[in-house]
Amino acid sequence: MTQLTTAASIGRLVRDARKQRGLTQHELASLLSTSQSAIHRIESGNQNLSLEMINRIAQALESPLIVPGGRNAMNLSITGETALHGSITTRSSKNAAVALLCASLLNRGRTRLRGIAHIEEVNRLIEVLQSIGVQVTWSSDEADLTIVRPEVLDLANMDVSAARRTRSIIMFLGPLMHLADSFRLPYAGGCQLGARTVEPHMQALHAFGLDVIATEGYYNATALHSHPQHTIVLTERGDTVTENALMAAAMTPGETVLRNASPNYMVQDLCVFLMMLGVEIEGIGTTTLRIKGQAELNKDVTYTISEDPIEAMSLITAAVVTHSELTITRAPIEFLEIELAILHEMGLRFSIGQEYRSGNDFTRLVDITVKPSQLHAHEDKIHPMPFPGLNIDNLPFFAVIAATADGQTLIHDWVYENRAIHLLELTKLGANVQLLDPHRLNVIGPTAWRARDMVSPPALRPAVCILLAMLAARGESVLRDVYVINRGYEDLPTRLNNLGAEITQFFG
Ligand SMILES: CC(=O)N[C@H]1[C@@H](OP(=O)(O)OP(=O)(O)OC[C@H]2O[C@@H](n3ccc(=O)[nH]c3=O)[C@H](O)[C@@H]2O)O[C@H](CO)[C@@H](O)[C@@H]1O
Ligand SMILES: C=C(OP(=O)(O)O)C(=O)O
Repeated sequence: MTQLTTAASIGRLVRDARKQRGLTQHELASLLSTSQSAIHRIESGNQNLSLEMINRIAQALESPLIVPGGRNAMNLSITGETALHGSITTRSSKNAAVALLCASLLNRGRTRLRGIAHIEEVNRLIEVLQSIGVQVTWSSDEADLTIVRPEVLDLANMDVSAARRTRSIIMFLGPLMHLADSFRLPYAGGCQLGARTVEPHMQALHAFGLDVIATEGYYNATALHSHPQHTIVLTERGDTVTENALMAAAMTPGETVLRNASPNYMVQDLCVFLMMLGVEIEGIGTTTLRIKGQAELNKDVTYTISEDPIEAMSLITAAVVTHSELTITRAPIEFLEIELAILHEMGLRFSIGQEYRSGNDFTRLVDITVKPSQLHAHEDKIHPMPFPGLNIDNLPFFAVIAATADGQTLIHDWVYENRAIHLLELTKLGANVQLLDPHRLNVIGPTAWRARDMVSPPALRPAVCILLAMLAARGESVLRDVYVINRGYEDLPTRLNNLGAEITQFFG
């Protein structure tokens, strides 16, 4: 839940939540007994709203994101400026965890996910799984999660409000098409990053015989039991779309060839897991996957989720912005090479230790020690690309890093309609960040960071960027309502405190 500050940000939240509910401006207007032009004005940020109107809109949209100042929100108080020291271990990734939770639906045997992170995104998916009858149990040391699917799922009982809070619910489509003839799922939610495509998912799954009609906030899916296509070309090299297609292929007998597949880290984790279940997959880490599926997957398996490159990048950023010497252990190097090459060009001094393997015996890990450095702006624009490009989720960290560097850096976030705008919040902490258009930021450093009392932007990575900048700001900063951070990071404040940060949590 997010406290709202300006008409423009309220407008963006309303528009995104309306689209997520699958309503037109006309339909929302009639629910609120107002005109379409009034909704247009609200969404364009040209209308100041009373608290009462905000609450009415929240009710009509059934959106927990449009709640002014949640009363039990977790907030952080950060005393800077911080010098970090020591070593911190990279936790397992959110994005692999959610893919594997969805994939566990394919297995009739017992799935044990080792080292899964305790994060809100995982909690929401556990709530959804439990609501449909899946047994989900934490081990006594709370490190592992065991998942056992019943013979028949109780899909009518799905916890829709938990499902709506995560984008990952869309990855139920691939497994469920093998378990039910028809079913419905609420529209995928997640961060406020602007509209995100679902069409590539529909197109890919249609090739396996799943028909999906999106209406009034739900995907209504019907398995047509038609002959699946043997070669599928994805129209976007997206991560979750590749995962959906992989899960559909896993229980489709015969060989499926998936072209323009994402080779990204969470997709690799999913492939290795599916192979443990008996699915044959060639081409892991490339854009062409050959999958030999099985009509039934029934094995007791234990899979260790690999380490999160985005968390590793966040921790590298923590060291850079606070000018600290810090060792980040268990960093998945294959997914950080471009980021480190750019940082090297910007003058960052760091060393990389010997490679070793993650618990899944597949992912290559290293320890990275970052040294205090005087950075200069990157000469070219910094922009992300699907893997093996600079990771799309790592781009926001370059805004904070550019703000600590000497000179002017252009950051081009072509991927998300609404993410760059959240990074403008860095200006409240003293950074010189200009939004050139919805996708391009001009960042001029260095920054003398100053403490502020702020509300978390409703987007995970930009919110973490603000937290990291607050570590570098002298005085007491407050970051309110950090659910969005807890969605993807396990107990980040305590782990930063172990490195010398002074962060306290309070609720209200
Ligand atoms: C649960 C999970 O794993 N989430 C990740 C996944 O989301 P996910 O796979 O759901 O990402 P989306 O499909 O929403 O893609 C993100 C945006 O990139 C655009 N796009 C993507 C690929 C492409 O080849 N062309 C293109 O234009 C899409 O239109 C969309 O607007 O991938 C995103 C991009 O890496 C990450 O930010 C998310 O953290
Ligand atoms: C955008 C992200 O995640 P999601 O796909 O879960 O919204 C993210 O991890 O930065």
